[in-house]
Amino acid sequence: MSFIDVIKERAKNERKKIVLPETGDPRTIEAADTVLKEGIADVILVGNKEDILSRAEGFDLSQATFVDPDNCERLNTYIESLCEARKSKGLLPEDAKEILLSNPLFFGATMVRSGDADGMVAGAVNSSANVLRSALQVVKTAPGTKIVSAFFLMVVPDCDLGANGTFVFADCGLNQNPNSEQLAAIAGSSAQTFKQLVGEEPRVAMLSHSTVGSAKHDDVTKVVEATAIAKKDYPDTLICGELQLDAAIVPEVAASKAPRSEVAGKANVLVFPDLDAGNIGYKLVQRLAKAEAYGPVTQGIAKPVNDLSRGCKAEDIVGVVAITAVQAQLTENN
Ligand SMILES: CC(C)(COP(=O)(O)OP(=O)(O)OC[C@H]1O[C@@H](n2cnc3c(N)ncnc32)[C@H](O)[C@@H]1OP(=O)(O)O)[C@@H](O)C(=O)NCCC(=O)NCCS
Ligand SMILES: CC(=O)OP(=O)(O)O
Repeated sequence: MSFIDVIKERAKNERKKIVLPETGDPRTIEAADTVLKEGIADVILVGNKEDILSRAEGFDLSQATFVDPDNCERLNTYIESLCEARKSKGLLPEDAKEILLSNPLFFGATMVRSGDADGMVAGAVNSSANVLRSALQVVKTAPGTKIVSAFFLMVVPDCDLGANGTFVFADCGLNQNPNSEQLAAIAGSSAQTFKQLVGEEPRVAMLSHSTVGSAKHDDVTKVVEATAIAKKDYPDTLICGELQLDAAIVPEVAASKAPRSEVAGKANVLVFPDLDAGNIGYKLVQRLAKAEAYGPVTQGIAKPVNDLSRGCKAEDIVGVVAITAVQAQLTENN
């Protein structure tokens, strides 16, 4: 069974309610139809039911729940919940109402915060910054989280590297220029994510343009320091750095560049030094190696709110919904 089929089966075991706020987008409507048909999750669609159904010809949304912000009996509860989330910013109820009625991302995120939905998926239309802002401002970080970050689950076809072609890549979506402490925390979260979603032992490579001292630069020093912090903070996790990408995943290259490393040549979690590298790197693998790319999935939010690339297909949305549902199960059972 493929990685995503396993995730879908896990999602089906304990159905979660996932809110999709971008109901003007045809890919979202197609994905909702598939999620319901396959029984992956219950779906909440934000918007006017008649409007949505008028754009859903050929799809079966009879099992979806429709929630129209303009006609919502829970609006006062959501206003209270949003004011509570933004109380340090002094958000007033009339401003909260205006946000909820005009911004479906904040409406959906507030449903998650209030417990009326178990998770949210958006980003087929909205920019990542806007989706992530709704998650960070409304749902907020999970207790004990040092930094929220965003990973991709990459499934590379015909590939025996990583976990038979499956990798976690991070951070590909959120932190633009993490410092060494933040990079170490991203490594720790990504290792935990890999274990929870892929079910195998994570082997984390801290990526760089240098392998164990082959180049000198402040950018290399950042990764060296991050590796030292990560090893100290996560002593039970296999972490190695700094490594170039080939030394991280190709055994023959690892044998010459980093022969003493337990991770080199076998890495399945790739931590990129900054968002330029991470975002460009995942898109290269997705577009040139034709890999499935699910994400950006957040790690460290109190309840799952996940992003998409605006270039996504309906099947990518289905995959991220399934991952979100599994994250919701894990959050509830923790
Ligand atoms: C996500 C992003 C919008 C957050 O920016 P920001 O300016 O910090 O946003 P906000 O000020 O609204 O932050 C919201 C809250 O989250 C907190 N926060 C921001 N980043 C955080 C992180 N990585 N971890 C935990 N908390 C974070 C902020 O401190 C703030 O807290 P507060 O509301 O209690 O004050 C910004 O990091 C970004 O644009 N990232 C790149 C997104 C992108 O374009 N990706 C490429 C395509 S995928
Ligand atoms: C993840 C990502 O790069 O998102 P977008 O393509 O929407 O900017």
